[in-house]
Amino acid sequence: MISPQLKNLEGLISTQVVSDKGSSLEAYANQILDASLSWKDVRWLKSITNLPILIKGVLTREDATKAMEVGVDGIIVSNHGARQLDYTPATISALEEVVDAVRGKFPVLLDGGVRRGTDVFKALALGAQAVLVGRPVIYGLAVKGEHGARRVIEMLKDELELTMALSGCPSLTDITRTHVRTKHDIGKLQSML
Ligand SMILES: Cc1cc2nc3c(=O)[nH]c(=O)nc-3n(C[C@H](O)[C@H](O)[C@H](O)COP(=O)(O)O)c2cc1C
Repeated sequence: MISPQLKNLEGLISTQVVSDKGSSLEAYANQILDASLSWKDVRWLKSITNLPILIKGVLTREDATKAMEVGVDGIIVSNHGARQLDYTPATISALEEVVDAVRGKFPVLLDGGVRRGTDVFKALALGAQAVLVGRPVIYGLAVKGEHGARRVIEMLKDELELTMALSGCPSLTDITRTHVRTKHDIGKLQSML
């Protein structure tokens, strides 16, 4: 039986699984994920807090519609860093479908694969209100502590500003859907993502 041994989590969580049902990895996943969670839990969550509730991990029109129905305050288009499932869609490719479904009812944010200012620009052009960054900040932190983490954000900001200048956008509100081409523009031009 193979147990995933996560060195960085040693002493924090147990990854030792003994199971006679399926693989050890499956048993581990079942142990850390609650499969009973469903959309109705969002309603319960809303009943116990006045804080805004954003649903993370939405990649399709169907889930965006469900999120609207249960009354969330926003959506984060995310594939959780593509660390769970091979061939999960790139979030930048899923963004437009979700933005179209939401029709401006609440903010749509995006994370996953944001590495350059141009990535931020593309997401904003396709209708994201903002992007979130995971690993790049952690890499900066690992290399140079707080300064490294700050530097990564500065680099993204500088690159975004340069992209805006080169695209004729003096402000964020000048970044529009016309600045990128996607498969939705087939017939006009090839995708440029
Ligand atoms: C080490 C690691 C652990 C993560 N754990 C979780 C998690 O428990 N739940 C979750 O929703 N996302 C998790 N994520 C995904 C991040 O929250 C975020 O969606 C992702 O890192 C964004 O993509 P990026 O790293 O390409 O910027 C994790 C990411 C990393 C790198």
